[in-house]
Amino acid sequence: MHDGNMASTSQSAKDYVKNARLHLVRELRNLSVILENLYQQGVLCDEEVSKIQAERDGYDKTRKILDSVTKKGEAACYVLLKIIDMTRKRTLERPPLLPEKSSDAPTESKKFDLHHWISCFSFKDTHVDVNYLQGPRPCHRYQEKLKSKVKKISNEFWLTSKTLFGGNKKPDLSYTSLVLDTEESVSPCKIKKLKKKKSNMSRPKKLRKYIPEEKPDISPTELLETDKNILLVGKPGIGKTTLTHEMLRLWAERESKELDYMFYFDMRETSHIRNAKSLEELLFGVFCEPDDGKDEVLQDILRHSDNVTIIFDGLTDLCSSVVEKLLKKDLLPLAKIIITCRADEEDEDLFSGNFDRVEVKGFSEQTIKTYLSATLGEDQTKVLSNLELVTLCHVPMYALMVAACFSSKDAPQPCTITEIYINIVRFFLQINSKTKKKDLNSFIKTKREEILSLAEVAFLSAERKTVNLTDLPCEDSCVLSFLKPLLIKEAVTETITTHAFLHYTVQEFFAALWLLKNPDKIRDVFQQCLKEEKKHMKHLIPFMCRLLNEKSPSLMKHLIPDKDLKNTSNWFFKELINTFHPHLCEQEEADTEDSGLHVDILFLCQCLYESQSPEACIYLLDKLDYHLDLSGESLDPYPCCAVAYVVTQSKERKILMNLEDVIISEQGMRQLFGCLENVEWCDPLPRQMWEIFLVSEKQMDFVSLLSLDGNQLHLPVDGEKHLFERAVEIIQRMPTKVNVCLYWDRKTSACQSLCESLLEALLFISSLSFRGPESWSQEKYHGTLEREQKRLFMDLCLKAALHDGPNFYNLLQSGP
Ligand SMILES: Nc1ncnc2c1ncn2[C@@H]1O[C@H](COP(=O)(O)OP(=O)(O)OP(=O)(O)O)[C@@H](O)[C@H]1O
Repeated sequence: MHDGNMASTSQSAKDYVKNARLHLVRELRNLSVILENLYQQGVLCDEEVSKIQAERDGYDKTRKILDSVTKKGEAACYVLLKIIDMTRKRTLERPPLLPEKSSDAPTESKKFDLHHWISCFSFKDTHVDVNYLQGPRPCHRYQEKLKSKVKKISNEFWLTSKTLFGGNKKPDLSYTSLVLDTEESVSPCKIKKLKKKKSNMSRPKKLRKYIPEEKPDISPTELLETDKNILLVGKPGIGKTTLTHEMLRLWAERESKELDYMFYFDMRETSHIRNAKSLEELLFGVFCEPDDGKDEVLQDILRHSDNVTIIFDGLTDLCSSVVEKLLKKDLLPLAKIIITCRADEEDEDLFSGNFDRVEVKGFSEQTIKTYLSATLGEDQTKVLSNLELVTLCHVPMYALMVAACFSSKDAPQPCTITEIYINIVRFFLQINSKTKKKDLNSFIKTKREEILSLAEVAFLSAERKTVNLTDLPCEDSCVLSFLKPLLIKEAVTETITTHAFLHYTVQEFFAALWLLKNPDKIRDVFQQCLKEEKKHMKHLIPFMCRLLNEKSPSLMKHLIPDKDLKNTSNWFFKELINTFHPHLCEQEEADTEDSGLHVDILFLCQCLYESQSPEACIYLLDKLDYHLDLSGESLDPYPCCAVAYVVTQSKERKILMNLEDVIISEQGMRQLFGCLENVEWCDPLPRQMWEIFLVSEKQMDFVSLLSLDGNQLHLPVDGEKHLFERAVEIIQRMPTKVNVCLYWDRKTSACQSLCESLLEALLFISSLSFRGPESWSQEKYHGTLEREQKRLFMDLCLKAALHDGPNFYNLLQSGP
């Protein structure tokens, strides 16, 4: 190897080591790490290593290492330098934190800085592909253990949410991006302005306000990478814990050559944390214990605290002196601390200064859609058409419940809206009190007073049309988890904290709950709803309808006596229907036509759907003389579902339905198909329906049976008997005769029933054609058939049901 005059391009590693020998002997640390790396890189053999280990003390060991390596020549020295470079964090003494004042004259004692020394060596290869051991073996093993612990915690975390989804179609839940705001907290004045404006907004606009705007701001990865301490603030259920778990997962899965540590403490499990008297007890005792070399690991953590990240999730107070010391940096001064806390528990005195504040704001409009599509697939449209639910979903915890409620495929009907809210309330109470599921009902009973006082302030504020709860109902943290704080600056020196529900509809839900506790007020509220100034109270009614029902999930029966609830429901529905019956409120409607008040039949259907009460449905249908006029309505899937429910309750009489000029989505149409058996049509099928058929060829379910192609109706020959029967019913109601094409994709047992059903519809079919799989023939059988021929054709189909495909095709070739 050349050296000397080539120094600038290729320094001699050997000289470089030799020149620094004095300092290396004095300051090289973690010799075992250097030895192990030298051994791994093949510089030293077993025997040499143990000889070095046998030396008396550190100085001698270092001397021996340097001697052995330099003796081996340039290449070995180069490897040594490389090892020192890669492990310098642990093998070189830390450089002084503050640079010494330059005005001081250089003194004898001024240290030779090995960090500087090693960074001045020009290495030939800049990229690193060799894995260097960074610290003592036990530390590496501990890091591995921490990583697998963290992965386990993360899996368990998502599993808890997953168990909410029924059936075997559990979605893959994982982190969906959250809106994270790093700006300073909104000034109280701003809130005040916002609040004033709000009350004049229309309901949809008001609801939209809840959804945070997307910000290209900061990602979990960036939060993990930064050296800063972080304070994550946000409303209950907004995703703070989830964000910390995402950071943990990213850390556990990242391919990193660093030897670093990450710890997570759920501060709601305070007792263990409170009992931890030392750092060791906290990290090892409460979180995770090293399998070996405990002291070495602890030393490494203490000495290299810049490699440590600690998360305190849900911090409310300084529950232990160890935690306090960590926050104040008296312990592990260079460790990165991440704290999460709810907005109302943010303690400026505690966290100010050395924490970067990040506000977690929940899901944006786009991520709500992403989340629902991931959890619900096609069913998401049921939620997306409901603005209340969509905006509710900006709180991920609510989104979770909405998704879980809508995903229960096994249920005959989708769950009612109120059920989602009942589930939300039950789940929040359970999670926040860490109550076991089986004990939840009795837990709710013990919280009766607190829940009802929350309901009362909800009602009083709803009546005043404000989201502002001036009196805090109670101090109970469980009950408070439905609220967020609002700071209102009243004067220069006075800021008042009030509270608001996380979503307006949750306030309405609790208000409805309070009304049922005070049934003598219900009639008044019904009447108020008909008046323009109080029409917003109408939104309480569907909630009340379902809350009266004792079905599971239960809530009311834990809060008020059963018999009170019974008494109310005895008169409630009659009163409701009589108050909002279209004929009865015609007068009022005329009075308030300009104001846009429109209490309609759909509203009643929705109330009755919420109630799940067949008797109430019959009472309404009776009042309407079994005539359901929905003409001109715009029907979202959810109201369709409600209409279908009401119609289905009529077992004795068919309902005369008018769907003229309705605007209806395909999803909605599918809901309606469920009740067609009970319907008599006033008019030919509305045009709309045909359009539905047109778009839905590829969809499953009944609608897929029929699609209109030109003027041809397509029927795939696989499906269930009752579906074909409905197809026939539709064909018979067609305004003109139709051409029908049978798709024969595969042999199917349903064929026989199809043919039987179609025979009944022959009169209404003007032509029948047939299309088999490609492999049978390029051609297709097609023809306009006389009645008798059709009968023969059907016979053929019947025979084919008993034979295989190609034979059937031969039969067809010979013609009916
Ligand atoms: N980013 C996200 N992606 C997917 N699901 C999420 C997300 N954030 C939250 N969730 C869901 O919402 C639930 C509640 O969120 P999380 O526990 O993180 O709220 P939090 O802000 O910590 O609430 P609290 O203040 O009550 O502790 C989680 O269990 C998870 O199922």
